[in-house]
Amino acid sequence: MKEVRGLLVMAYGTPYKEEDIERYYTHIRHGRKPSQEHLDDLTERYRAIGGISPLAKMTEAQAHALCARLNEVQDEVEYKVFIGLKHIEPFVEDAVEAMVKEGITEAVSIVLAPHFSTFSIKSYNGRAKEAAEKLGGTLNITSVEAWYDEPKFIEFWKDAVNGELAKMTEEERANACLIVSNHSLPEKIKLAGDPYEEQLVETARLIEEASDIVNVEVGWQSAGQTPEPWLGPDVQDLTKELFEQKGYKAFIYTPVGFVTEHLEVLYDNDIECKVVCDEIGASYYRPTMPNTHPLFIDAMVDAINKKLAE
Ligand SMILES: CC1=C(CCC(=O)O)c2cc3nc(cc4[nH]c(cc5[nH]c(cc1n2)c(C)c5CCC(=O)O)c(CCC(=O)O)c4C)C(CCC(=O)O)=C3C
Ligand SMILES: [Fe+2]
Repeated sequence: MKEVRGLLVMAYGTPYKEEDIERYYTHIRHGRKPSQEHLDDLTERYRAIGGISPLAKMTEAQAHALCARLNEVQDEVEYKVFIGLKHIEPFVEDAVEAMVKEGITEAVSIVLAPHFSTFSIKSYNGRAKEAAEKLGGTLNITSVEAWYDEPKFIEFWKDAVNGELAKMTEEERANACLIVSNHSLPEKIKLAGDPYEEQLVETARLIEEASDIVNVEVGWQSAGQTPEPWLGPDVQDLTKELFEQKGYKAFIYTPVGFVTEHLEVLYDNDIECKVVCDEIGASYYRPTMPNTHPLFIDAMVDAINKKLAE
């Protein structure tokens, strides 16, 4: 019998139904309940994208596609998938507990977010390892740290960008700008040498090099509403500024720090950035997110295999 290796796929998590929003938001806020105003605002945003987010279903689809592919490309071990979420059940800790209960002693973990930050990937992997230790240390977890430069990930986005260029009129194509973005984080992460910003810049550079787009900019989106400074420029401000300075007629948005059409993409890009484009009279383009695209799944397979070969 083949050895069973755990595949721990971690992601942010999303409310499963409207009643879950409050406890989910409270978890994001480290246990502090949001004000009614903030809760209403978030509820309205979920309603604006159709009530709930497609994220829960897509995280499952991605995890299962990744596991199936890992089992297809090798036959030394049998991967078994476990989903662990950051802010709602099944939590990261629940997934680790399930693996330990099944007697699994070796697991590999990957976060469904390509760029490393102490706020994101490090915290997911830290929670997983801590949970494994608390449960007796019988489970060893090897963690993929970042995969923003995986060749197949870049190839996915290259095809996506070229696909949008192909939809444009001649005039748009000659005056098009690509905005490559990720979720903003407090600027203070940079003090501790966090590579998050550099990794996004590098993703943008690789897409620029591979694709046919000429004008490429880096932006940040979905920043929190706190007084401290967050990484910028914000994608909406950047769009206006670029329009004023360069007169672009079309903008392509690739929120490459995300992997699914979820709240930040469907609201912050497809509604908020689209409004800005409509105001200035430029065309809005946003390619389909990676979801379960084979190139994207294979990019994660490659990242896992490289990590295991280290
Ligand atoms: C780095 C990062 C990623 C990418 C990496 C990763 O994926 O891990 C990410 C993804 C996501 N963030 C998500 C949702 C939310 N994040 C929030 C708030 C925050 N995110 C933060 C960071 C990140 N977030 C931070 C520093 C805050 C402020 C917290 C505070 O207050 O201290 C809030 C609160 C309200 C608001 O601010 O909008 C919500 C609802 C969803 C699910 C969407 C859906 O349901 O479709 C996803 C994929
Ligand atoms: Fe978030």
